[in-house]
Amino acid sequence: MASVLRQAARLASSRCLTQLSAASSTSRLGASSYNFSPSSRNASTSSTIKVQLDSNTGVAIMMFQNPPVNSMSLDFMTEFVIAWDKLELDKSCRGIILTSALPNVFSAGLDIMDMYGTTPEHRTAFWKALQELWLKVYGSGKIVVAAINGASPAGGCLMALSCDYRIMIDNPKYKIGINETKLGIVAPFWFKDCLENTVGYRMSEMSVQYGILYNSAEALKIGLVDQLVPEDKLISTATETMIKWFAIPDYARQISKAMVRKATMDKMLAGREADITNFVTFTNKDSIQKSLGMYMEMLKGRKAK
Ligand SMILES: CC/C=C\C/C=C\C/C=C\C=C\CC(=O)SCCNC(=O)CCNC(=O)[C@H](O)C(C)(C)COP(=O)(O)OP(=O)(O)OC[C@H]1O[C@@H](n2cnc3c(N)ncnc32)[C@H](O)[C@@H]1OP(=O)(O)O
Repeated sequence: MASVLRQAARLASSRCLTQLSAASSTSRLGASSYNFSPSSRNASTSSTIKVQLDSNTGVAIMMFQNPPVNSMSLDFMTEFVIAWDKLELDKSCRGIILTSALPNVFSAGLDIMDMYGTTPEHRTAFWKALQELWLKVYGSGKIVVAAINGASPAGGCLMALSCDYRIMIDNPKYKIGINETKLGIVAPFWFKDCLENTVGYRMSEMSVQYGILYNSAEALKIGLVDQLVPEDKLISTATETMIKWFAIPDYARQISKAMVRKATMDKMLAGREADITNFVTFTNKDSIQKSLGMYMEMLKGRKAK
């Protein structure tokens, strides 16, 4: 145990949990002192990411607004990371809620147009940006809650899986899961690891092969999400949940989080270059380009019907 703690402390001082010692303080706010008055809100906005930070409560809400479906394009992920870094450096921010500013979709996952018909150089930058985003969210010392207000396939599901807690709108039309095989592509190992860490080995074995998208009730049943709420209660529940987490002393919680996530983080950090090469080589294949093209056609054709 002592060596685990030493390791966790080393991790804490590494780039993965950059906020650990700096931002840590014991719980400054209990639920009773929660005040969400508009005057206490800071707003910062890029074209695709909207951030509202309530410095009284320490809760930031990061909203995706990349119409039509919040696909994770290179530009979107770059703006995400810039906004994320600002919050990480802000000591008044203790927790971040991720949600969508668009109706019916949390995120459609990776932007297929960034993978289809693009150069290897472009796809290298694209994949690096995705790795960077994931390392920041998964490795954050802050509390991160996903408020899932719509469809959340593939990369959208990964984003939710990287959070500490997932709350989804109780609506069977919203689906979440790692559906890559349905597109004729393969989810990378770290997507699979995040799923497995959350729903267990057998469920992920079935899930990644079939490319299953679960509706909200099914997602709750297998533990892919933690809670379902009516649409009008999503943000208030996410905020209240966050305030409850704030009651745990930051330092102890952050070290514990680092211990639990260390193996998954380390695997990615050690395999980062190989993962980029795999992605670029894989998406260079004619057969994969063909699958991606057919999938885009299918999406567009579906709309035309
Ligand atoms: C050996 C292995 C080694 C390494 C690993 C290698 C490779 C791994 C590679 C990739 C991993 C990828 C992970 C991903 O995230 S892939 C993306 C998966 N996403 C999906 O399957 C979602 C597709 N979209 C939908 O299902 C729906 O759009 C919806 C449910 C999200 C929303 O439905 P709506 O009815 O509201 O909207 P639509 O009419 O369907 O769409 C509107 C508009 O948006 C376009 N679009 C949708 N999704 C995407 C997307 N992901 N990327 C780009 N564009 C998208 C859609 O075509 C419509 O466009 P038009 O308005 O018609 O122009």
